[in-house]
Amino acid sequence: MTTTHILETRNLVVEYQQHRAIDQLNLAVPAGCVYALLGGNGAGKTTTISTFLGFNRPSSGQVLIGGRSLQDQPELVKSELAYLPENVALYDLLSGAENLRFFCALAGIELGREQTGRLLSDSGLQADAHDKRVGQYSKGMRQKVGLAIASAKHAKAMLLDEPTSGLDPSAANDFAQRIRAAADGGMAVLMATHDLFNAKQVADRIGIMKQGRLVEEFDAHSVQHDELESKYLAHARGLA
Ligand SMILES: Nc1ncnc2c1ncn2[C@@H]1O[C@H](COP(=O)(O)OP(=O)(O)OP(=O)(O)O)[C@@H](O)[C@H]1O
Repeated sequence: MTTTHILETRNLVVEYQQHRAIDQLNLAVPAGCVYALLGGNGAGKTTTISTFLGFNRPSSGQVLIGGRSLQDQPELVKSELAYLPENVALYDLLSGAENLRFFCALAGIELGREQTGRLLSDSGLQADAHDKRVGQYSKGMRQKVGLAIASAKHAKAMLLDEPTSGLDPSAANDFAQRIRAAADGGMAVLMATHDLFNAKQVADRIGIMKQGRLVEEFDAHSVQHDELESKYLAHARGLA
């Protein structure tokens, strides 16, 4: 039986002017999998994510969403993907509930009051915060509204860039559990991160990028944390 990957790149090359940011990248994330993309500054993680989102045009190679070519069907980004950047962009003067309804309406989804509350609660946002202005929210609370938007969209895949940066350990742990639950519900998750602990905690697969290439890939459950750190540092120091 062949697995249909929800997110896939085949021999992907992305260049900024003369600079090759992604170099022959082959990456595949099936449904139900959390894939953590590690790598030092400038390795190409954000470029990978922004190419899935259609912000960069591949110089060569392919980007596939659910087995379909993004180059041929750019509308797949809107219908199939959810994106959570490091800082989720919300309207500070609107409440969490209003933001959720607003962003869903933009995606053509009308939410009732009850459904809005349920989505926010299921994403971990405490009930007494639903109607408070987002300007008063912590970073972790904003992430939860972002998760609720992704969940309401029934996105097949979620792309995350540095999702736990700046979260305290408890909020990061809580967030990791939400991501795990989304994947267990069938989503494919691609997460660029510098947080090795979080990657080990939540991911099924881990890939290490360097200079636009995937230099190592392994099953997250088969490595111990210190082993992961050694592998990461070996690549960072050019010893691997
Ligand atoms: N808009 C751009 N124009 C030109 N070069 C860029 C642009 N964005 C990224 N780059 C270059 O492409 C390479 C990959 O950058 P990218 O931001 O994808 O790396 P990253 O792994 O996400 O790094 P970080 O961990 O620092 O966020 C780097 O050499 C970077 O300088």
